[in-house]
Amino acid sequence: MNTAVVHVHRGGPLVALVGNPNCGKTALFNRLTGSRQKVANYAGVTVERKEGRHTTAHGKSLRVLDLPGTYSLHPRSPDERVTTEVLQGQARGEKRPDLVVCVVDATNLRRTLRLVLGVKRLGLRCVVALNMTDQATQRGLRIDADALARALGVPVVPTVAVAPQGDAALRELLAHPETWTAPPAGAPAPTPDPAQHPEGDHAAVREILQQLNLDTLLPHTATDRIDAVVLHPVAGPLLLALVLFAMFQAVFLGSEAPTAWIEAGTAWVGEQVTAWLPEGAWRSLLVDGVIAGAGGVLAFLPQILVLFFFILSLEESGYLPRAAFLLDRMMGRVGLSGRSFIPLLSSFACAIPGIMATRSITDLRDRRVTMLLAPLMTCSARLPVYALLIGAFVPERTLAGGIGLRGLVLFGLYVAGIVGAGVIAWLLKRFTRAGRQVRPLMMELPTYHWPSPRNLALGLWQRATIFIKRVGGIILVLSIALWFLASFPAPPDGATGAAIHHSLAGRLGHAMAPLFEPIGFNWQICIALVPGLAAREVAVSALGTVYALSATGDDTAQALAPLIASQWSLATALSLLAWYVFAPQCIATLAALKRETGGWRLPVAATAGLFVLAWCASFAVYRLALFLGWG
Ligand SMILES: Nc1nc2c(ncn2[C@@H]2O[C@H](COP(=O)(O)OP(=O)(O)OP(=O)(O)O)[C@@H](O)[C@H]2O)c(=O)[nH]1
Ligand SMILES: [Mg+2]
Repeated sequence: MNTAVVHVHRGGPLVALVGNPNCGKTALFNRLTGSRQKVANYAGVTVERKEGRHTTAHGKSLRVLDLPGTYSLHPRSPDERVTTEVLQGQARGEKRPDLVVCVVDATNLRRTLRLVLGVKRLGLRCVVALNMTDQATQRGLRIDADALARALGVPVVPTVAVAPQGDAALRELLAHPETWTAPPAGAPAPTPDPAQHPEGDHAAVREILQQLNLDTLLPHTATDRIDAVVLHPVAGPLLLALVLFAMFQAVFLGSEAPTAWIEAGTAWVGEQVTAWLPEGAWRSLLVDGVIAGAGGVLAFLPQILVLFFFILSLEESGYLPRAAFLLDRMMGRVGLSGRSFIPLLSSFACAIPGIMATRSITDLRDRRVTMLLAPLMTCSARLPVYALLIGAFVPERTLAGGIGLRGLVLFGLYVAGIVGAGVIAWLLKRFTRAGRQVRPLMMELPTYHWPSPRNLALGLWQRATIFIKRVGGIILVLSIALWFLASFPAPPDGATGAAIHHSLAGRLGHAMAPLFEPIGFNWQICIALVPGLAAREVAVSALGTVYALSATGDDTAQALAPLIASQWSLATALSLLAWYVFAPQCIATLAALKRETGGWRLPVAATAGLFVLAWCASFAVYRLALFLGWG
């Protein structure tokens, strides 16, 4: 039978949002299409093409594309390439846009108008959304949109992408039939001829700004005053250390009460189920598999939310690129540039968006090294593992100056990951030729603004849903699968001790034990390591299930933390923490590495290297702890 592939472009005219990084394209896209794509106050947030639908006031349905920001039509990094390909009609499975909405930052016309001239020259029909007009007005800039429209030869509408109704003028324009029927302004040309135009564009922009009386530099703003402190060579780094330190203190202090409520809630549900159901496989599955497993992970939701509250606030305020600037010198010493900072910081949420964010890195070597290091940043899925072990082994004590010991240990674990990444980066710099080049950091410092409470709340809500979906999805499935593996086959008649020893999982744990015995792991930990590769948090739920099933008849059920505190030595706990600082990333991260590098070399090398590193780190920590008498 013959088969044929037919490419069909989904219906409706195609509108593409194009502009410099951080000018508000995604915020505008969300408003037009009702989407919830990530918006943050730094360049390079959007790194791939996103699609949504907008219905005009006249009921016409439009396809809208949000694109990565770009400074010019000559792509220098993979994310910029996405945008140019779409504009030139070279993107796979996508037609050329019927209309380009050039989003320009009204507070920075000098730079952004050049891109408009470039897009016009491509022969695409285009309109300009003069965004951030609220900030321009606040800073005393008066921009005459009509005069700008005449000078550019395209319609110009003011927008405020972050205000309700802030996109009204653009909606109106999109609903107007003339927008679609008017011939594209400027002479059509299939491809831009970059070499001939930059100088000309520069002069044209200067002339337009002169015409509009906008060619004077803006006076000092609040941003400059804040930067005097934030970028100060001494105060700056101190402030950065303080911010990060406060973040980890807050993870424990700010989440105590809600964590206790969730724990009490899951314990109560467990008791009810135990009381209702007769003893048997069903009760064990629900109590030992689902409630002790997946339910145990749920208790870490408050800590994850506190962490994200900090991350989201930092992202929205505009502080992140400053932190990158402060760390550029330090990162330079290990062969990285400040460019890698934001991808690495994103990896604290999850390594996958971190790896994606490297698309904004121009240099291929820098990009590869950053991808390799991203999994060493402690992702939020590791937080439950850390929090469980810290909760079980580190006493709740306040040190001098009101510093909580648990928060301090957590901070130390994050730092250990960062230091490990630094050492690896340094080794790569030392032993690869490309690593010795010096690359200057070119990065835009956006205007500061207060994170909007609504956006923060939305961001936290999204995070909570992602986490709860994970608990109800992959974590639940793996918990149930582990319960089966740890319950069957049943022990032979007359066997003594817990049934789990005879099960498949039990046998696997015992088989793995010799490899991990030198680093202090018992067979129960060995079992938990395996599903922990699929999703980190599962290590916690797996320990919950394994220990619940390890209990023999007369043991009473116990919460996991006090249980492991009584059964493991401090040396074992520290060794397991060291393991999780370095152990290979979850399978989804490996898949992302493969996708982004287009091959298996990097993911396989990373996995093997990290396994060896994790084992050695755990060995060193375990032996040191035994030496100190913590065995
Ligand atoms: N005051 C004000 N802030 C805005 C406006 N539009 C966007 N912002 C803020 O500007 C920042 C950047 O917005 P994004 O929508 O992420 O910008 P983007 O153009 O998609 O950026 P990239 O994806 O990095 O290219 C965010 O902090 C927004 O909240 C506006 O009209 N007024
Ligand atoms: Mg964006």
